[in-house]
Amino acid sequence: MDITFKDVGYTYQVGTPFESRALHEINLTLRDHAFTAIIGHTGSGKSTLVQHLNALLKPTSGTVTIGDRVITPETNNKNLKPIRQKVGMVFQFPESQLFEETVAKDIAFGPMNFGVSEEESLKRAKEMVQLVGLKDAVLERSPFDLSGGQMRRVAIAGVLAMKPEVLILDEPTAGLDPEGRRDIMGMVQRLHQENQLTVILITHLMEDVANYADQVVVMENGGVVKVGTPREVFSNVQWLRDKQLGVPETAAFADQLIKKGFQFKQMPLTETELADELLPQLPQAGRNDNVE
Ligand SMILES: Nc1ncnc2c1ncn2[C@@H]1O[C@H](COP(=O)(O)OP(=O)(O)OP(=O)(O)O)[C@@H](O)[C@H]1O
Repeated sequence: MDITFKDVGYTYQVGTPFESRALHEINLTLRDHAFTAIIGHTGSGKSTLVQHLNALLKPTSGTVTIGDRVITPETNNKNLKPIRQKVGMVFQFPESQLFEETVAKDIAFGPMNFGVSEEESLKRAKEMVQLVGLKDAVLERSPFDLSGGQMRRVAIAGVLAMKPEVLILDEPTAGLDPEGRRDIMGMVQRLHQENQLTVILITHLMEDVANYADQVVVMENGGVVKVGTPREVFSNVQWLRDKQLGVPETAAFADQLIKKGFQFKQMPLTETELADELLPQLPQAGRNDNVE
């Protein structure tokens, strides 16, 4: 299902001395089945934006259309449960919200809260543990005896157990080591490719954007300043530097080569793309012609 923002604004604590405008004039469509990355500096409005995707926040102006539901400032808070089920949200450090005595009960909690039977919820817990790459044996363990990376997977499994169509992840690899980061992102990619989940990822890791996303939304001061494919967004390295947004390593290297006279048909985003375009431009090195 598509999610569309039309002229959306959001102001916290309207009418109080603490009023603060977090979003303005957002016009944006997050496409069904896409993998969208949202990037931008701290305080640019990323978390506020994604909380509109499952109506945790309602716009203070404009409309957000989630599938066939239109959310306006006047929308009643009742009957939002179906949206919360369809759009799953993994907050930052989701493991801090684990609380049950076993992993199975923790994962089953969400679906049971949404009216799914205990038996079916526990069955889902078993499926979801496998889906996030953990062994069945963890089901009866306390979530608090697991490693940080495992706890995070359990927390994500708890959201997946609601069988959402859209999965929102706010910095899902924060605080993990490189291997843990790769594991989690590999899992997210599988959920997107094999389980057809629409994924919306908030991240400051440009390598992850380059490797996994097919749409990038760049936010600044509560507005959307650019939307495009990773290649479109990362092709303008100078713009990224001016905005202090970080540049994927491969694009940064290619940019140096372009300044030295090398030419690329398109901005390489992976090492393979870089090698494929670079090697024919080198006189001898890298050619395997002389290798027996
Ligand atoms: N509960 C709140 N009350 C008042 N202002 C808030 C609240 N939450 C966020 N803000 C303000 O709204 C703006 C956008 O914040 P938001 O958390 O959406 O940004 P962000 O891009 O997600 O930042 P980060 O990368 O640090 O998570 C900021 O100016 C922030 O101070």
